[in-house]
Amino acid sequence: MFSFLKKSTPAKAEETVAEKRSWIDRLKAGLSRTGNQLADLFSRGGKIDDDLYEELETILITADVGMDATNTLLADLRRHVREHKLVEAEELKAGLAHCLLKLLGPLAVPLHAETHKPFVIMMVGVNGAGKTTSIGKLAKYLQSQGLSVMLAAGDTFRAAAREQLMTWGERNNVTVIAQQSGDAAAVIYDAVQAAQARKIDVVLADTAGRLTTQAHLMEEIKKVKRVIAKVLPDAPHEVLLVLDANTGQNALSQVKAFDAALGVTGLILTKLDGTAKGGVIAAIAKAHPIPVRFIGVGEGLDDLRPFDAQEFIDALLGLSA
Ligand SMILES: Nc1nc2c(ncn2[C@@H]2O[C@H](COP(=O)(O)OP(=O)(O)OP(=O)(O)O)[C@@H](O)[C@H]2O)c(=O)[nH]1
Repeated sequence: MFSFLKKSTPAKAEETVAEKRSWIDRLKAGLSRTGNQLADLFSRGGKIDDDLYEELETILITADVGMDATNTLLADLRRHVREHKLVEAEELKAGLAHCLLKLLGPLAVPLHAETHKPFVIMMVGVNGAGKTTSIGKLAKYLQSQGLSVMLAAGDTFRAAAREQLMTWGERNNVTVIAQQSGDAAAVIYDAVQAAQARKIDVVLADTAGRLTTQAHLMEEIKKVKRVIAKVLPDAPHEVLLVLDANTGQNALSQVKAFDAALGVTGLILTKLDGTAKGGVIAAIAKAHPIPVRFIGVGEGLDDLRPFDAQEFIDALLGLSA
């Protein structure tokens, strides 16, 4: 085993107005594909009628919201329109924001990593979803909350993954526990023990990407989870599934399969800065709700934040200032 780098230096960070602005702008830009379609629809003028609902239905479905959540949203919206006696197409925007908040609001449950020490977070997901990158960003975020962090290089399949994690460790000035060879369970086991000994607050454990159809790899990750519990009985305290927002409806199958195998406690939705349509979050809220702990809008250290449903909806609908 070798560990890398020094102690983390916790410090509460204050966010500047400019940082907040830049985050919202990136989120808005990422969601602009869907946002522009909705803006066109609502600003066209005219009355609320069946044609308008039909066009809205098409936009929601093409935005990865899926049939089920689209039906729920539209039924709720129709009820809202009746109750509030809305007439003009432009009034529908605030109505949709209201219904989206009802659907997405319950997903916005923040992660509380201070409830155990060390608090062990196991990152899982398909290949390339953004696990390792999210660990880097999460390390920075947790440090900004005053918590000390240690990383475990549990992705022992991909040769470059360990080096990638080392680089993130270096950037964040945190220790990375890794092994030249060996299995993920052993690396993470060592990391949890080291964190206990060094009184570290949070262990972020990387794991190799895998498809949910690869039965032997799904068995392997279940074993990793069991082994973690051997060193610390109630660990891992959080199983975070990382989802690439661009995978659309397929993200929902990933949620179901990883949850069945591991008991997923939280989600990270990455790459919302790309061509993501954003609607999959509504599909998850309807079909298989699990808290969305964080969303990612880029590859930089500051590009990950706790999920805020209101902020997300405002960015999507162009309601933010
Ligand atoms: N644009 C953008 N790119 C991202 C984001 N998060 C991750 N990426 C990029 O996605 C690619 C894959 O990220 P990794 O962190 O290596 O993914 P992984 O899940 O660890 O991959 P495996 O180890 O192969 O399973 C990298 O090029 C990242 O820079 C994001 O929020 N936005």
